[in-house]
Amino acid sequence: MMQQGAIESETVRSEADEAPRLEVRHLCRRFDGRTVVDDVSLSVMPGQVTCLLGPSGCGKSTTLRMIAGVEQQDSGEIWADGQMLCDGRRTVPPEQRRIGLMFQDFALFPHLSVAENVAFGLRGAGGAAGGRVDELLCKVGLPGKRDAFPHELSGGEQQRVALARALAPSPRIMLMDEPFSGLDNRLRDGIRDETLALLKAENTGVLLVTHEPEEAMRMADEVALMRAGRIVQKGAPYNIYNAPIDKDALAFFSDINLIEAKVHGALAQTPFGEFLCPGHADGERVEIVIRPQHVALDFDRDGRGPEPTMQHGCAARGIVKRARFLGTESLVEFAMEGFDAEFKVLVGGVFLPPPGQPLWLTIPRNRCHIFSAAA
Ligand SMILES: Nc1ncnc2c1ncn2[C@@H]1O[C@H](COP(=O)(O)OP(=O)(O)OP(=O)(O)O)[C@@H](O)[C@H]1O
Repeated sequence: MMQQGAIESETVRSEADEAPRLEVRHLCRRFDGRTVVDDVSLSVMPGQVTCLLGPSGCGKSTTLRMIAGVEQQDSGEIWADGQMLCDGRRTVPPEQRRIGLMFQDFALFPHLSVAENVAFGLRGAGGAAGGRVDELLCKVGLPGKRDAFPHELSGGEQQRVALARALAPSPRIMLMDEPFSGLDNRLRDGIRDETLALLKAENTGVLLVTHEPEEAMRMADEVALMRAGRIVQKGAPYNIYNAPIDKDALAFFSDINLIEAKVHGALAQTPFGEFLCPGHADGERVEIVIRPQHVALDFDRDGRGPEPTMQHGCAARGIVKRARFLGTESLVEFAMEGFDAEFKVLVGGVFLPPPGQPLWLTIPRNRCHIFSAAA
């Protein structure tokens, strides 16, 4: 059983100024003998956004709940600004953690006005509350709505009130669990960017949970990719996207095309020519993976395709199965000739070849990823 109470002085680190806003070390949680959060470590610096990204059920919300203090870990430590919040024996109660929460279901109090909703987090602040409420309503762009009630506001406006309410007590850390998924697409981008700008201006450390790669790429300074309770890769969005740790990490961000091959003398022979496979042993099976937007297309010239090149290898012929316009690009699906594979190719703009048309596909070598095939 953990002891609730004040943090003892020896748990306050002297180098607090340089400390991350939030630091989680080796956090674990089991339910009914099943580990759902498995040795999770991450940190969030002041004014930075870390995104916990992963599929449904991988343990993101449980991690957030432990940091908020509403769920207790089985082991591991949680620190904020160099102060121990919980180490499995001692724990700071949720209301003393100075952690703000924003969830998809942001539930404003329907019987309270906008100003009263925002002031809710400031109870006990006395006369200072009024000034802070007005300041926050200005910051979120709703100065004229202080006396309105939630049902008189649009979804986007309600979201801004929820943000003002969460910011009211000046949390050092903001935990956000899919906070924008209830908003329609057009509203969402604007509100996301405004929210981030505000949180950064307040130097708040943000831990955002999402299962949407686009949201993580758009918002995060750092992405922590989570799978089955574990963080499998951490890094800047650009690095996570371009240097995925394995095929599943790559596939989490986009559709993929896959070629299986065996390595001989550091080379894998495929219908697209040879691929150099440095670091893979002789006889090892590999998976060569390429995203649909990186496959190059060329026209059929009486049964012939483009000449092989060093950068693109050989072309392989595919027969169009289906082509769809997606808005800014077109998705063309192929059945490959001569080997059992289907390929997807994304082409910018409108490109809608009819089913049955042959086209030649090539794979730029600098765009593909080579992984050991799963055993
Ligand atoms: N109180 C609980 N008792 C038992 N199992 C739980 C409890 N809370 C969560 N779980 C299980 O732990 C796993 C992780 O759940 P969690 O809500 O953390 O996942 P998530 O990644 O946030 O998913 P989602 O994106 O769908 O919200 C799930 O299998 C869930 O069923």
